[in-house]
Amino acid sequence: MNFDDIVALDKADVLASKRDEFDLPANTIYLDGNSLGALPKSVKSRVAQVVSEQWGSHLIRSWNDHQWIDLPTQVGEKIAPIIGAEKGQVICCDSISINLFKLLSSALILNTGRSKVLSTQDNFPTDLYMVQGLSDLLGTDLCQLKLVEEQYIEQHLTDDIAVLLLTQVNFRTGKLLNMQKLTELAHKKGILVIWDLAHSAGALPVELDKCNVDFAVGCGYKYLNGGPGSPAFLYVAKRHQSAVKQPLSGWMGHAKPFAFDAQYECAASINQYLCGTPSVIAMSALDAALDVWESVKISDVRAKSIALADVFIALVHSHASLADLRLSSTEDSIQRGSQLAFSHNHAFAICQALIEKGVIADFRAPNILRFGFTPLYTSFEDVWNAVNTLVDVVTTKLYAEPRFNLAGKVT
Ligand SMILES: Cc1ncc(COP(=O)(O)O)c(C=O)c1O
Ligand SMILES: Nc1c(O)cccc1C(=O)C[C@H](N)C(=O)O
Repeated sequence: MNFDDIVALDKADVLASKRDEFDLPANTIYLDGNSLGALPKSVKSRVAQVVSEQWGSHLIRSWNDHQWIDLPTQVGEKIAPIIGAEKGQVICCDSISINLFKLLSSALILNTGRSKVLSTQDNFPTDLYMVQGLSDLLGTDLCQLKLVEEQYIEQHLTDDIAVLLLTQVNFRTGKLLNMQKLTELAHKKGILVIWDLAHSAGALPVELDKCNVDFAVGCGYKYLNGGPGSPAFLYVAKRHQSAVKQPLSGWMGHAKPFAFDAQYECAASINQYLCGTPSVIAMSALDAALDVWESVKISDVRAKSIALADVFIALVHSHASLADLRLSSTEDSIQRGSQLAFSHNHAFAICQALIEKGVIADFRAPNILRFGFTPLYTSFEDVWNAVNTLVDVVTTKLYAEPRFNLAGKVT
């Protein structure tokens, strides 16, 4: 592969024009949108308007006049088509961690008589911590965490499990789990399934309705580009909505919040998963960020994501100097999300050296160098330049300079 091939790939890219909708810093190649998405230009103007006009001038009247009160629903409905959900099942609120608490509780209440929550050893820690917290609160008779290695999930789907809690794309390796198959197998054993879409919403086609998923959560700050601390979302399948309950019974989840009744009565819709006042500025930012998706086909996003990662792998393999970088993600693009993980003894220091040279990737303990591909704004030329910088860092042993020491300290 040579530079002409890269130019041809960028020329043929149907998403190429989307890059202009983002405010990307000069002299930077951003390969960390899988952790924090880049800034859409539409967000800058929307946030400025919300702050100065809606809040500054219009003050409290904006709850109605600028529909602040409808933001959780409005943003949820914008996310719904990206994750394969029909209307009335997705709402934007809180963080993944808090939403997991609500959904885990709902699922355990629905599946009374069973207490085990099955998850994977290498799931993102907050998912496991939330089960542990709930278990401490309820006692192990009602909630008990059981962990297995990713490759053994199927054989642990037994009829004493209440809930299967999985992250669709592993945050470290990028391994993509088969949502359709695992959901179906779990249901055969009477297990309810919660999917964490943190690394899949906006990265690849997700079909929650088609896969008959029960519950899901995801965040706004990665591939949806809502900004740091952007609110999360949750999904509850329509078929469960009349039966479910959740314990964070704040007033925004009340059937009539502005009746100010002393007695809680939950909303008869997905709105019952709201708790307190929505963070209007942050949610407005996410709302504006989602407009970028209007004309985008998620199948184009997936095709480009796979192509970017495959080109990255091919270029790494073509440089003998990068032989010590071991691909920890699978080579099989169908089983990967939109990121690649490479292990290297000096992964931390290499990552720091790359960042110094304007290539932003990230490091995950103990020895993983992660590169995320965000097809809306990553070009093939970015990939070419990033690998060349990597070659430069490794061949000049820039990473071995004392300021990048292995204890993780910049000296
Ligand atoms: C799979 C997964 N779940 C959850 C989170 C974080 O959740 P929260 O929104 O509560 O910070 C992350 C990353 O931050 C993640 O990668
Ligand atoms: N959510 C994050 C945050 O609030 C601060 C710093 C990093 C993050 C992350 O997104 C971590 C991320 N889930 C990961 O996969 O590494």
